[in-house]
Amino acid sequence: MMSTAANSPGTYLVTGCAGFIANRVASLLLEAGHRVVGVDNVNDYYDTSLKEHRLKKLESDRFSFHRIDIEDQEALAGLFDGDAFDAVFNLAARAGVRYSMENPHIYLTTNSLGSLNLLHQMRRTGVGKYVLASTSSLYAGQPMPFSESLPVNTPISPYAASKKGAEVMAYSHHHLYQIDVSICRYFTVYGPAGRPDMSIFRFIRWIDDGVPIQLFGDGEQSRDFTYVDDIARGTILAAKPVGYEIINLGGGGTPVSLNTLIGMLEDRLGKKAIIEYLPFHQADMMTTSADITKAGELLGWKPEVSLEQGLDESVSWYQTNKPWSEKIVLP
Ligand SMILES: Cc1cn([C@H]2C[C@H](O)[C@@H](COP(=O)(O)OP(=O)(O)O[C@H]3O[C@H](C)C(=O)[C@H](O)[C@H]3O)O2)c(=O)[nH]c1=O
Repeated sequence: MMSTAANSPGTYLVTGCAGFIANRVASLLLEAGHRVVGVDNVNDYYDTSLKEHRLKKLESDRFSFHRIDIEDQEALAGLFDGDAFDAVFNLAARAGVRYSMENPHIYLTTNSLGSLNLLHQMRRTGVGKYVLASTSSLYAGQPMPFSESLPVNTPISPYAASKKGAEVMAYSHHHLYQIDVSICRYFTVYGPAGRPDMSIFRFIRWIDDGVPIQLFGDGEQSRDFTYVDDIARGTILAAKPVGYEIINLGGGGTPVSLNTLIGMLEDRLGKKAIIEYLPFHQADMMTTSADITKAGELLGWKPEVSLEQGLDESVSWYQTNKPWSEKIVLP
């Protein structure tokens, strides 16, 4: 359970609450009766109408929203002075793997420096629990299934490198200031209101519109896709005191290739995909596969939503929200 006494309502800071995963985390915390202070800079990396759509779902008298950038130390100081947080869920991030080659500086400033800013405020105001969103992208070059004990010293994208920075800065704050840290390493997350820079959102749109899918490589790369509600649930479970732990949150089954995924989406949309083959991207991993033993032992967590069910939900969200979401320009 949470870092407060089980079942007693707490106050939680959730960064990136207009984003895909943080929005679900905030939503589940509110459903459980907690108070949530949400921050997001609502940047325009992708269409902000999707972020507004997600934010609307959080409306509640126990939710307050602050349009703040975690790079802004002064704004964060005001926030931490105004509330006593039971824990900080830092899910604000620049998260695109491939775009991080085009604009690496913002990855360092948001993901590494922004994370340090939060740790600094926690230390200053005595907040004891930090949950950080990290990534399976750190396991590049390691043997599968990826376990948390593997060395992750060869990140192949600035994105992964910036998350490594965030992880190790959290470690030093744990060591020096006894901040209790849970690092959640997510494996390719998908679901309703997903990110339009990611494969599943784009493939659904492209198949439905009869537009060619831009496929990097031959489609035989595979992912341990994980449904957003499972991820949000695991992230909240990770808010219990652990000392300092890195925890994989991933599907934990057999990785699914993009070719198989495309077939599953074709079945659901009743349309055939047209495919435009592009070169495999050098910042991409070929396969990801999570060892989720630790999440089971430490948190009692395992994913509950199969890829079949999760894709049903994703396609159903697409169809229901198409009247406004079809205007979202894909980044
Ligand atoms: C968007 C897109 C992707 N792809 C390929 C590239 C990859 O080989 C594969 C999956 O890409 P996607 O962007 O869906 O997910 P990952 O590259 O695994 O990265 C995601 O999962 C990790 C864990 C994070 O930490 C990232 O934040 C998150 O973006 O599809 C295409 O072929 N065409 C496309 O238009």
